[in-house]
Amino acid sequence: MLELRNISYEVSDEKAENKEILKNINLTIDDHFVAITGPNGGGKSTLAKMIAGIIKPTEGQILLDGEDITELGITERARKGISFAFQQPVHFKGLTVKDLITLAAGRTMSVTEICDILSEVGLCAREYIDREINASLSGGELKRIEIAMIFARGTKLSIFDEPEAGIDLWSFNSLIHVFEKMRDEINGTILIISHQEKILEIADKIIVIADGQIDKIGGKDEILPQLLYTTKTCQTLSDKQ
Ligand SMILES: Nc1ncnc2c1ncn2[C@@H]1O[C@H](COP(=O)(O)OP(=O)(O)OP(=O)(O)O)[C@@H](O)[C@H]1O
Repeated sequence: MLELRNISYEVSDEKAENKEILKNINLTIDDHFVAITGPNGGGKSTLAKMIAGIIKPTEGQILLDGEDITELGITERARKGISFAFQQPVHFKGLTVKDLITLAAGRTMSVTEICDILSEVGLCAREYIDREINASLSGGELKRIEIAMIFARGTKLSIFDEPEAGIDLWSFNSLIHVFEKMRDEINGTILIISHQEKILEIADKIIVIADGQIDKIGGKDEILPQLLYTTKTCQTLSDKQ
């Protein structure tokens, strides 16, 4: 269980004026599949980076299963079971898909195990296992490999920041099935930042962040209709102008 207590994050902008990006956030994340959504610039990615340990709060505490992890860096948090999916997996010359998944798992894995994981994310294992991670892989393939890494890691908390970004509609539709599978097969919590209705639809809990604060929080049956209503009303208003 992850707890955020009175979390605030302030930065100095280019005019050296203080800007509060997150404002006194109190949040408990204990559901299995949680989606964070909200308007652009609301503070979602900042919050995800803070949970992963990439940035530290200006005020407040972060607790994982009751332990204060506020001062821990990204590596220590990863050891405690928090994984963060970057937009693109790391590239090192010569590093293959097989190497990357083995590294993520942190143990020796048989070819069959690696193939099973690649199949889970919809990649034909034989074609990919020995491929080098480089620019010859498409955005959708890289994203699936990144998700396969998180599968292999099987951590307490897996964070994805807009996994749909840069993916075509076709690949996106099949990615949804990967996330559904992940929801069914991973034991820990999956935290996804997304603007996509299809991802929100499979969430147990939806958190709406706007202007650095929690605007709404609840089950999808309660929150999704409110979000769709707001979007439709805004669209109708702008159509009339
Ligand atoms: N280091 C920083 N210095 C100044 N401003 C920052 C910094 N980091 C984030 N911001 C600002 O904080 C706000 C929140 O950014 P964040 O990336 O968290 O939003 P978001 O909700 O993820 O947006 P999007 O939906 O567009 O991805 C934005 O206005 C952003 O420009």
